[in-house]
Amino acid sequence: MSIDLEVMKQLENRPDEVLTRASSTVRAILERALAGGEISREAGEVLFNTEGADLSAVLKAADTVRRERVGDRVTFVTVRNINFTNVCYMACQFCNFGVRKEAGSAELLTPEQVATRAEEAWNRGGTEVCIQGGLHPDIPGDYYVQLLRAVKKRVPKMHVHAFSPFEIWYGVRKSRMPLDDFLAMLRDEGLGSMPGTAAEILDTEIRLQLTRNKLSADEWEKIIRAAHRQKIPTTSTIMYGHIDGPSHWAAHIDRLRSIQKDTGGFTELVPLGFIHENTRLYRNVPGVRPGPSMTENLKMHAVARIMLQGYIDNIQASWVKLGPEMAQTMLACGVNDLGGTLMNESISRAAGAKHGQEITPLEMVRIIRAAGRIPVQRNTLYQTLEDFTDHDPPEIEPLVERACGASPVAFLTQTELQQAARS
Ligand SMILES: C[S@@+](CC[C@H](N)C(=O)[O-])C[C@H]1O[C@@H](n2cnc3c(N)ncnc32)[C@H](O)[C@@H]1O
Ligand SMILES: Nc1c(NC[C@H](O)[C@H](O)[C@H](O)CO)[nH]c(=O)[nH]c1=O
Ligand SMILES: N[C@@H](Cc1ccc(O)cc1)C(=O)O
Ligand code: SF4
Repeated sequence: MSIDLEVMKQLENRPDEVLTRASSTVRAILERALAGGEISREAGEVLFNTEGADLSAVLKAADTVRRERVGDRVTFVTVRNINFTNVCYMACQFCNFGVRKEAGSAELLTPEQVATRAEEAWNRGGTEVCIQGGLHPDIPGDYYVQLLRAVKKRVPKMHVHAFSPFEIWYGVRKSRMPLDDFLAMLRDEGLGSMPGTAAEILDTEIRLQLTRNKLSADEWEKIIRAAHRQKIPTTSTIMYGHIDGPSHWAAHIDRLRSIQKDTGGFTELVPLGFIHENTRLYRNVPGVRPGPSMTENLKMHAVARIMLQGYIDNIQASWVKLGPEMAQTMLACGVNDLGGTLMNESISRAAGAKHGQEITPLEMVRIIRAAGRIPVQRNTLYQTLEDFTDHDPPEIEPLVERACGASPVAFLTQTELQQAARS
């Protein structure tokens, strides 16, 4: 692993010791954060630019803030991802998932087929389906509502977490309904919450290089605020590690925080590291980074925890982007949630990710325990379903492909983790 040896070693020390080694500027910012104070966008940018002893102090402070805000429990949720179509003409440069409708691999599931997948998920312990797809040119205006109806009819208790703000933008256009009415209709048909994807980087200049057709940053915010107004909670995301940098990250997180101050509708932040391998963005544009470095991953989760404290107190590590081991490492610098078990995964795999498609509940519990924390299964809205302090979830066979290959992975203990980081 390529992380500054000294940075990881410092994490074993007490917070106050680590803080003393930091520069006076960084120390002042972190002392403010540790006292519960709000960190400005400018100060957040300073934290994103740290290295060496300053970086160690940032990571340690994030861990302290995490413990004070949410304690030692680490949550996960049993989810099945359902991508109802891979047909998409929006051609986002970072995405390798969309194909044209004539392609041999083109797929569009009927609402009944989606309901069947949801039912299978329910029967193997799933409490949520995360439904997203491409923006298919031919889907009828009422497709999104038909899909909800079919799922809720078949599995009434399943939480439906579906449709990114971009899909809502498209549904509004197709159905010619006012935004708030469209959202209220989906809510009344059983939409429980929405993924806050399609955010990418909320900066016009960067956005235009990532995608020309996607909704603007202002439109993303407008749809998120409308969803919250209609009592539909959403997650929030940032896709980082391509042509972006500290100033964009700090501004993006600051913007999420402002929205949250007004609406309270975000459940969590999910940083999504850019998967680069098969994308046009990486292959065709000189200077694009091959996804985030390990240091950038650590900083993203840590600074997000510090900047969002008191506003968005759930910081999720996405194992499908980071891989299970790296996601486990993030638990040491601000993270309190490992997201979904997923069961199926297509979008990251299409871009080149090789982390598999499922982490079973038992594997989640082992990863969390090995990091010295308390495993808890939650529902989508962060209510506790089961605390696994003193017992295990039942062992289940993965639906298609286990994370990290064919055999069960032996996850690292806390000590092994620190040793690995140092070697
Ligand atoms: C694939 S889309 C599906 C929903 C809808 N089509 C949209 O764009 O909002 C969901 C999200 O996946 C993420 N994504 C796509 N390609 C990615 C990649 N190569 N690396 C990391 N995240 C990616 C982006 O954040 C995107 O908003
Ligand atoms: N449910 C979670 C997902 N689901 C979405 C897909 O995995 C998707 O392909 C990808 O993340 C697109 O960027 N993703 C997570 O990272 N975490 C989840 O809990
Ligand atoms: N479960 C998270 C993470 C996620 C990330 C990327 C997705 O494409 C979908 C979901 C959310 O709902 O936002
Ligand atoms: S990110 Fe979404 S909108 Fe963009 S190309 Fe991929 S599937 Fe289509």
